[in-house]
Amino acid sequence: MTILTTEGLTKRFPRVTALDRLSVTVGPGVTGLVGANGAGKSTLIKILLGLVEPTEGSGRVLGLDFRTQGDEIRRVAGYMPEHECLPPDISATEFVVHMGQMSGLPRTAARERAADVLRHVGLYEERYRAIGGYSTGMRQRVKLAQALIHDPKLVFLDEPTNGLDPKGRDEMLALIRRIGSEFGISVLVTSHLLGELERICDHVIVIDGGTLLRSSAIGEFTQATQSITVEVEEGQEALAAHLSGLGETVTAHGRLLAVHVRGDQTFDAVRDAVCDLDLSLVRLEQGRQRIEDVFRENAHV
Ligand SMILES: Nc1ncnc2c1ncn2[C@@H]1O[C@H](COP(=O)(O)OP(=O)(O)OP(=O)(O)O)[C@@H](O)[C@H]1O
Repeated sequence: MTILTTEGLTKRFPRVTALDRLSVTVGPGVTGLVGANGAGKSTLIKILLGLVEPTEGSGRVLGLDFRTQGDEIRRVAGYMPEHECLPPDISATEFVVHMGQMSGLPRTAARERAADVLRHVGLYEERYRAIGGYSTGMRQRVKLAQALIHDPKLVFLDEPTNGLDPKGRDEMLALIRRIGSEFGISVLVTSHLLGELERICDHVIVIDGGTLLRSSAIGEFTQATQSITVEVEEGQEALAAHLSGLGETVTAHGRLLAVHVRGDQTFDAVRDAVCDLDLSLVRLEQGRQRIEDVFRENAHV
């Protein structure tokens, strides 16, 4: 089943090409859209919602043509925009009810739904307080709630973890996973960090400069992350040389060493090398593929 597709999608602004012949297909579940700032993520979402016209190319969202059926798409899809867009003087309930009515729900139904979605996003207790007094995490939850108010089949979440502290980020990611798994809503979520999306996504699409770098099931990304990151206080070069001498593949990234994992013996080799060389170990952790690594890999292709 296909949730959305684009075919040769291009968006040129006067000074920059935000999307360059982008062809992607997204299936059900949670899909991550990853790219550095300016990669074209927000522009893609706005085109998919029928809010921005593409220069060239075509595509469909839930079977609807985004060039001509934006209204219908917005009826069945929710949108959590990246930037702050909340009125400070009214409560979360008032705002979310209003957004529900804007989506065509009668007032009573909108009130009931608003109570439900605010409970789901963890804002039930605070729902009558003015949004202006909310923390960043709470404001992100209000934005998420309004995206869900009309019971959409699909939601677009643009950088939902922006500005959140680590705890807030974890909670937001768990919430997004639940939207996908418990409520059966398909999710397209953007981030500039592949690492945080790989925890919650079924599929990841990586774009750079408006072009597709990679589109794969999450398992294929994590397979590629078989490396451990090692940091020592001093003696990094000696450690790298020692491990290379043992046949390990070591790459230096500034103060960090990435060691390719061949098997359990790699962990033993690092531990023994640190001990033999009498070094102070600061960090030894399972490597996580970063978006730069994906870029670097593709540069070699
Ligand atoms: N309305 C616009 N007019 C001119 N240029 C634009 C407009 N919207 C976006 N751009 C440019 O298009 C490129 C892609 O922007 P876009 O916002 O889609 O990227 P992004 O991946 O969402 O990054 P970010 O997370 O920083 O928003 C950028 O160079 C941006 O400056």
